[in-house]
Amino acid sequence: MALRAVSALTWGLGGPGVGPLRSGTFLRCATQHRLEKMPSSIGFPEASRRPFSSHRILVDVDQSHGVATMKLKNPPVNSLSLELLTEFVISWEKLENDKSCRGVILTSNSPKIFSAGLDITDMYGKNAAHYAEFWKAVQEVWLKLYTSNMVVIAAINGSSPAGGCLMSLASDYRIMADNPKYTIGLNETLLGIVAPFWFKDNLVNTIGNRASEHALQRGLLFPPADALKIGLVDQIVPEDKVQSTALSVMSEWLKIPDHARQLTKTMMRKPTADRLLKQREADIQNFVSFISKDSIQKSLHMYLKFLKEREK
Ligand SMILES: CCCCCCCCCCC/C=C/C(=O)SCCNC(=O)CCNC(=O)[C@H](O)C(C)(C)COP(=O)(O)OP(=O)(O)OC[C@H]1O[C@@H](n2cnc3c(N)ncnc32)[C@H](O)[C@@H]1OP(=O)(O)O
Repeated sequence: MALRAVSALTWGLGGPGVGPLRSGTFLRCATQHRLEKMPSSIGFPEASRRPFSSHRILVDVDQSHGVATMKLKNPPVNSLSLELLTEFVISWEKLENDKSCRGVILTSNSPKIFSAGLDITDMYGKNAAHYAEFWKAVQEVWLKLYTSNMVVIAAINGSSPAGGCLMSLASDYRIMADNPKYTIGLNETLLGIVAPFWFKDNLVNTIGNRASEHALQRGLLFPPADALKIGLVDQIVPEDKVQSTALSVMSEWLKIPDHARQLTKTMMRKPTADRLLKQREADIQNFVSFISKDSIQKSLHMYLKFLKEREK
């Protein structure tokens, strides 16, 4: 198996914004329309579309089908900066509160990069208060995605290292562009940092313990075909079919009655989400003290330098 690495080195029912069952779920489900036919592109008729956007997040809601497409837009590499994460949470809450929205396709506005992961500049050379705020936002985005009532499909249209991979892992289904130049994986160890327990839990739940041990320790980044083999993604398709495949997979998922699917998702994911929720503050303090260490700051500095100087 060809492995590539960049070398160089709420649940709690009622909890704000992360509860798995929004009030009225059962009532709404009983009257919900089934999705019989989905358009093959995002060219929805104007009347049924409701786009909204912020600086770094573009959202297009197809109200007649109940599906939103959310695009990350943070050039040049869609890094998950504090600003992007904050805007993500605001947009996500808007979708969660939109009764017509049952599913979200998460993708990137950039053609080659789904997301370069957490913005390293938010973890380097800042003060403890900044690190704490940043990490809280990372936790919040993961909790929102992982515990969402909506069907979440990641349309991975480019490379997806570290935090980008985490966002995909938190989705219900992953479709990746079949281009061997793209990679996906939790490569934290290559930066001299450590994926926290909840990144690890999400990976183990997806690809199993042994494959996770191997992938995490070596910081492996998998090309699409290998990611498919180990179950890190569910499907690989030609680059120009990622969005249309996501729409047709979504239509299949939305045939399942919402209440049954949501309760099943809760049953599967609640223990993992609860583990973070129970020690959220301690996890923030762990992050702050880990990332503030001189040795870790030095590793991040070296990695940023490597990224800037490497041959393209
Ligand atoms: C005991 C346990 C305690 C645990 C406590 C917690 C510990 C901390 C846990 C932290 C978890 C971290 C998760 C992460 O997500 S870290 C980020 C990891 N990401 C990467 O390694 C990806 C790096 N980037 C790339 O590989 C490439 O950029 C990419 C393939 C995405 C695109 O390549 P391309 O050639 O198109 O673009 P460039 O490399 O030229 O990049 C353009 C500019 O963007 C800058 N860049 C890239 N990635 C990042 C990033 N993640 N953050 C910030 N900036 C980034 C890059 O430097 C270039 O900048 P310049 O234009 O200035 O040169």
